[in-house]
Amino acid sequence: MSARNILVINCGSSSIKFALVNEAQTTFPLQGLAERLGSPEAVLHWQFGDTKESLSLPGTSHQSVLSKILPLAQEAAGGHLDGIGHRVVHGGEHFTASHLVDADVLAGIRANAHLAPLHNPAHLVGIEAAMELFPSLPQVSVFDTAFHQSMPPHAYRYAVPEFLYTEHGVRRYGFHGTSHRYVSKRAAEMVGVPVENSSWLSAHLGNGCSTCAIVNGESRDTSMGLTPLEGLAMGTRSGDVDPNLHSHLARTLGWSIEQIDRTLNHDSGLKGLSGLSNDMRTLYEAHMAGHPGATLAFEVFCYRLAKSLAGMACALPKLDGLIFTGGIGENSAAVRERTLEHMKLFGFQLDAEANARCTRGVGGEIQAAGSPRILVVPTNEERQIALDTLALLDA
Ligand SMILES: Nc1ncnc2c1ncn2[C@@H]1O[C@H](COP(=O)(O)OP(=O)(O)O)[C@@H](O)[C@H]1O
Ligand SMILES: CC(=O)OP(=O)(O)O
Ligand SMILES: [Mg+2]
Repeated sequence: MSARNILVINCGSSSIKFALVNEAQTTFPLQGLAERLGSPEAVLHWQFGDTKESLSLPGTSHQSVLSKILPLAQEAAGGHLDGIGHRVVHGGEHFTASHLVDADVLAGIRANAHLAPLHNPAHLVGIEAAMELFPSLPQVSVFDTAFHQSMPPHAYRYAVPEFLYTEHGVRRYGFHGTSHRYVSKRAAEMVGVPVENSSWLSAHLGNGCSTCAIVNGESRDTSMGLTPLEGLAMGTRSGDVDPNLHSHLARTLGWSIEQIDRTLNHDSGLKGLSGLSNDMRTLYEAHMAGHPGATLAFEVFCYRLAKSLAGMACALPKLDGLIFTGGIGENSAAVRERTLEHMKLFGFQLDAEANARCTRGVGGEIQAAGSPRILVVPTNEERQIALDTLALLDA
């Protein structure tokens, strides 16, 4: 059997990220991004081997850009595509693992759309368009929430009246499960411990950021909740605030629910604190150049991250290692260093040279002798989605 090809699609509200994964290759033969969909500035960027191309597609929809992406993928796959894997942010309590797309899966994604209004409706558009364009290809949905369905009730329940959970699904779900699952398996391989008998703290630090406690390959707690707003300070999201902030803003400033949602999701986090940028690279440069807002954003980000990791440690029976991943976790030696300075009681000590070396896709152990393990593990959600898709094709 020749190595199989899976197209991985992450369909957002105004963008589609995609990658072709060949099971025998470590790099992606094709990857790209369609952004600002539906607007006059809509554009499709892709990289095929070493060639980068862009195509302006004013006003184009998800459906019509997918009809461009799918032939590109067919071509890059040498005419032989075996399946399509879709990232789905919210699977609620319905999905504890990845699934072949059928009528039940579509209904389940629709049923959870009120919990992820920016994500799930867009995923449905992507899945339905792909099914229409390629009716004979198997399609799989891989849920961000599925990995966290192993959390115990004391970790996933909010202390609110029971009917809000039983009748309205108000509980903590957690996200980034595909990434936490992938990096914890990789970490176990890297240090040679069996994943079925391992215990990790994991920090996924991208635009969205979350921590996770992973025991024997299962999530036991995570920092995101009902929605991807809970927990850490992120690029543009506030993370935890006093729950009374909503009513306070409504009462004192007369803000609408939409305005409060927008402020906490899109104008807060690193961007809101710094008044400068949501991008950690830009912020770190500005912080080093003495920009007070950038310094504050950097300090809040690292302190809140340390506090969350320390809290997650309550879910672990032992610690095999602390994992950093995502764009910030994989690249910022400064964030790793500052965060660990706030965790003195854990005894973490960095090897400065190893910490500096881990960037741009280079992973490894970065602790000094005598310290608990600290690892940088490049995440690969696309590969994990392709692996799940292949496993379901084999089943
Ligand atoms: N060399 C770097 N140093 C610090 N931060 C970096 C570096 N490279 C990327 N980042 C940060 O990673 C974040 C994006 O992470 P990424 O995982 O790519 O995001 P997404 O969640 O969209 O997949 C941005 O804040 C970016 O500044
Ligand atoms: C769920 C979530 O936060 O996703 P992302 O990091 O892709 O924004
Ligand atoms: Mg990413």
